[in-house]
Amino acid sequence: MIDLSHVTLTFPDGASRVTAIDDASLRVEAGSTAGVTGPSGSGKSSLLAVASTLITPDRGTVTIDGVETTDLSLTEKAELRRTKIGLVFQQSNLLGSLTAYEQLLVMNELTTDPKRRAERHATRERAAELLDAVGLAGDRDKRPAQLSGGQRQRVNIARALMHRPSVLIVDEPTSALDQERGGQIVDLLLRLTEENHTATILVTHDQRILPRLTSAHRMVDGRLRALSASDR
Ligand SMILES: Nc1ncnc2c1ncn2[C@@H]1O[C@H](COP(=O)(O)OP(=O)(O)OP(=O)(O)O)[C@@H](O)[C@H]1O
Repeated sequence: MIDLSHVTLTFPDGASRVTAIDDASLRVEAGSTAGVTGPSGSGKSSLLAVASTLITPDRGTVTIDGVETTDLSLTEKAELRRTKIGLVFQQSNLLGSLTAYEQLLVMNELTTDPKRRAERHATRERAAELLDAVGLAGDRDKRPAQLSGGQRQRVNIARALMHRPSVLIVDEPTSALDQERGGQIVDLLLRLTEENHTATILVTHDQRILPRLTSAHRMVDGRLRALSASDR
């Protein structure tokens, strides 16, 4: 579960400040998906940055699984992100030299934490299971250049779920895809959200996606408003 309550975020803008998020509240339960749409510059990316604890808001709280995060130290926030938050960005940021399977393992292989190194076997099983769940079991040894845009996005999604996050933050997952492949990625995200009990926040410009989500919200000038079923 993630609960953003009365969040306000401003950035310096010359002598004054620009308000990127203006008193926004959003609660997403485990297993459900909240969509956020809105014009360019309305504050959607800022909202995702606050929800993922990468930016601390000026005011308001961000509670993840019952833990209020805005007062945590930088180290505590980094640990929270490592254990609780999965990120999927619009641009695939896969490493060119690694296979799909290796992309999922790399974080765990790099760690010096002995406990996590000891979990290698379980990590490999989890990676295989997730590649199967995203429909890439037969493509696990392919590198990004050998995969289509939709397949690369599937690897991104699988990688974001490796550490069993309770919150999944997804930024424009279908923007680089045609309508059919975009629809398949949305289907996949909805199914994985249910199966993995994540609280998923999805930013999208694609209005067609909104009716399929648990809730939909529109951001305008930093203000977030819930859309009724008839508004979607
Ligand atoms: N690091 C920053 N420094 C200063 N101003 C910023 C910064 N990040 C965002 N802003 C401003 O905050 C406002 C919201 O920007 P944000 O990127 O969150 O919007 P957005 O809805 O995600 O836009 P887009 O759909 O184009 O990605 C804009 O006025 C933007 O110029």
